[in-house]
Amino acid sequence: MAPNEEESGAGNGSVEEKENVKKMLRPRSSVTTAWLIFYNITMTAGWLVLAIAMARFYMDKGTYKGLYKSIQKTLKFFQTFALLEIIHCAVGVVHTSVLVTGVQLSSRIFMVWFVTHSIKQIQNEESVILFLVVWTVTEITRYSFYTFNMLNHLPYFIKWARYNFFIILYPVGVVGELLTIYAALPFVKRSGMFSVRLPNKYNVSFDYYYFLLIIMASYIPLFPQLYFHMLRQRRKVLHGEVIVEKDD
Ligand SMILES: CCCCCCCCCCCCC[C@@H](O)CC(=O)SCCNC(=O)CCNC(=O)[C@H](O)C(C)(C)COP(=O)(O)OP(=O)(O)OC[C@H]1O[C@@H](n2cnc3c(N)ncnc32)[C@H](O)[C@@H]1OP(=O)(O)O
Repeated sequence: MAPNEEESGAGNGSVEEKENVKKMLRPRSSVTTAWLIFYNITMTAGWLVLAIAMARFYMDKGTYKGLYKSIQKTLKFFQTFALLEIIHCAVGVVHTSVLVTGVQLSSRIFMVWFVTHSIKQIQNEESVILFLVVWTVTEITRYSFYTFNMLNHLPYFIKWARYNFFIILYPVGVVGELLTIYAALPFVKRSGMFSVRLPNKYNVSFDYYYFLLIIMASYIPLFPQLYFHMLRQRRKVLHGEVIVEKDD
């Protein structure tokens, strides 16, 4: 999928553009390719298992109450396993932004472990189901895209879905996450969880309630960076534009 030097027009470009083209042209070793194919198939299967488990729960029970509890182990395993993607970027196994991937993964890990796992009172909120469904559709699409792309048999629908679904699903997922954090605020304020009060021997205080408010506010500058990154990737993949990304 990556353009070659002629297609990219970077042959006579700046040193940075040539570096980017070299990065794109650098072939992966067979071991790396095998690992990525295994990783992407595993992640596709894991999120498919999650999707089937959620659908079966709802069809059996007729409600989403208790759904999160029934799938939380699978969700925690596969969302935490995705942390490997920061290593993939950092060591150059995949050519994408470490920063963008890191921000994306930190929001998912934070939501899974420091909100829905830690504050059980909000696990049946509609907003949890909203972001769970959105994450699941997105990740099945994303990992199957990577898998088929690496096998050089990429159905156009998968490519189209990979670079169009996010246009709606990204903001919807953000709304689900923000509503979930907002629903957790009263429980955090009442319990004082994860907080450190003064006086103490370290003379340091930390209030998880205000930390959650800061996290919610951080979506304002950070989410657009991710969204514009995906729009740039979309232009590159669907419209053949050559995007020279700053090395993050
Ligand atoms: C301490 C508390 C911290 C709290 C932080 C708070 C932050 C708040 C702001 C963040 C908000 C995020 C909210 C978010 O969680 C909501 C949702 O996710 S809702 C669901 C919708 N979401 C999406 O659609 C985004 C899904 N995520 C992604 O797409 C990726 O994670 C992302 C990093 C965002 C983009 O991926 P990438 O940069 O990799 O783009 P591409 O897929 O186009 O890939 C680029 C090239 O790399 C190759 N690649 C990447 N990974 C692989 C792989 N596993 N196997 C093979 N190849 C891979 C890909 O093929 C591309 O190659 P090429 O350029 O040659 O085509």
